[in-house]
Amino acid sequence: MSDAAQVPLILASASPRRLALLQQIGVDPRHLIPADLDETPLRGESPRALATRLARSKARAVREQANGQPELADCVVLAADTVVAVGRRILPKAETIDQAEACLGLLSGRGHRVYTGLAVALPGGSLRHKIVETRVRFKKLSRQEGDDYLASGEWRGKAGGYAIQGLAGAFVVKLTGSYPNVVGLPLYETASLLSGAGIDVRALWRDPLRLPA
Ligand SMILES: Cc1cn([C@H]2C[C@H](O)[C@@H](COP(=O)(O)OP(=O)(O)OP(=O)(O)O)O2)c(=O)[nH]c1=O
Repeated sequence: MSDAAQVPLILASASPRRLALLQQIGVDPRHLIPADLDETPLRGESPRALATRLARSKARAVREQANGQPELADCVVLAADTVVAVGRRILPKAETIDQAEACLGLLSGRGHRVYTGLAVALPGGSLRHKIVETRVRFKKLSRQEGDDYLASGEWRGKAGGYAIQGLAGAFVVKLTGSYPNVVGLPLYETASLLSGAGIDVRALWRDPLRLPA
């Protein structure tokens, strides 16, 4: 949405999907500053704990960067991290076809969980977070379906080696919870976290700039 009202918000993300989801609810962040972190899970870390820790670390890293720059210091920082898990097993963000193939093998015909950690860092330094869980079940994939999906390349850079917003949508038998949470940003929970940080999302909808002439 190109006419979303710009708000004093930094989206700490390089993900075009997160930006599009935020804009979908009428929020256009003033700045995009990705946080580049090591996303390796700690030994024994649960998927929920990992998504929470990484979202908080991304928000904190960008907050520290913003504090040193007068034009950014007043902005709220929003960060997110999405993790896909089969039980306690954390699936990688697939970067190679072998990783993607292994992910598809684990997901085929089974249920899995997608966790997105959200974190907001306020100009004063306080940090708040939420963790959102969605349950997804894939159909049992034939070898041909798996090969065709791998050939599409859509798995690259995606947690769990798939993108529900693309071809893999055809694999989803059941989804319980938030769909945008799987894509990378749960919208209801983002709006409520932002509202707690003083950014009233629905008030942005009433911005006169958005009314038809
Ligand atoms: C499961 C799933 C994940 N994904 C994406 C969302 C995230 O971009 C990515 C998980 O990696 P993340 O580390 O959460 O995000 P990112 O590195 O892409 O972006 P940034 O840290 O800068 O915000 O997987 C989809 O797009 N669709 C899906 O169905």
